[in-house]
Amino acid sequence: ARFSTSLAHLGPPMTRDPGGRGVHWVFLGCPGVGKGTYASRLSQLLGVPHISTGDLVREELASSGPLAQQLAGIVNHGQLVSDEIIMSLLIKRLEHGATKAESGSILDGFPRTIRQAEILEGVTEIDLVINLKLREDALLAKCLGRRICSHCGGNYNVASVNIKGENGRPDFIMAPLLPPADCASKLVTRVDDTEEVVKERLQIYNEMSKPVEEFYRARGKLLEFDLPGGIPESWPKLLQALNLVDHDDKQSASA
Ligand SMILES: Nc1ncnc2c1ncn2[C@@H]1O[C@H](COP(=O)(O)OP(=O)(O)O)[C@@H](O)[C@H]1O
Repeated sequence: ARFSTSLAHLGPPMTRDPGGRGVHWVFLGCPGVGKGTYASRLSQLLGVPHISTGDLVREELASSGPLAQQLAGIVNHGQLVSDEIIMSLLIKRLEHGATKAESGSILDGFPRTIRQAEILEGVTEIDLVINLKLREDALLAKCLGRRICSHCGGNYNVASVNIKGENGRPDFIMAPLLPPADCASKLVTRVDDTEEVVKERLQIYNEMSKPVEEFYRARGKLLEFDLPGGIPESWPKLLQALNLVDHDDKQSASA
């Protein structure tokens, strides 16, 4: 109830979004599945903000504000930040968006607990929840291969996944997403992308966030999407599954 009150001044979804065009979507999925990549592409395509609570947490960490030290100990060990802190970061971000008359949103990394899902349900009508899925052996490789350009913030992945098919399963291939030459010498790895911490994050996902899938399944809002491979294979199929016309030309789909 406390959170509903703090969001009340933003108005109900219809008044924030008079044209009714902005989607209210959520991306769920394990660490390393590519939520950020697909949420960011869709937000550009649909003209709605991509709001990643992981990014909000990392910005807070980098700002060395009052929360930074407390957050570092939690995030660097792969634990979840408290619902209270996440809600305060999210509310701050939504208030900032309201001043710019943003409409709709694609949430990435939120909600991650049933309690967060309940709070969200109290303040916004979510239209659709996309549950991205990838086999576990590929998830670990993708997390370990993740790199960020320390200069421009671009996200890349140096992992080349090539898993031999077994028992009639086809080979599973995901090409790396390599940085342009300018970024190549400036790549950094997130401190929570070590093997030990990624395994911990996967376990916490299964324990705390998997139930959120069921929460939305029960409400008829969950779209399951099995990633068939890397971006060139997956992006056009995701657009199809979402009934979105492929506005992007082939070149940008495989970029
Ligand atoms: N909704 C949330 N609730 C609690 N903690 C969160 C939430 N979103 C992000 N975090 C914190 O930020 C970290 C990084 O989040 P994110 O970038 O979404 O990671 P991932 O790549 O594992 O999906 C998480 O491990 C967690 O500590």
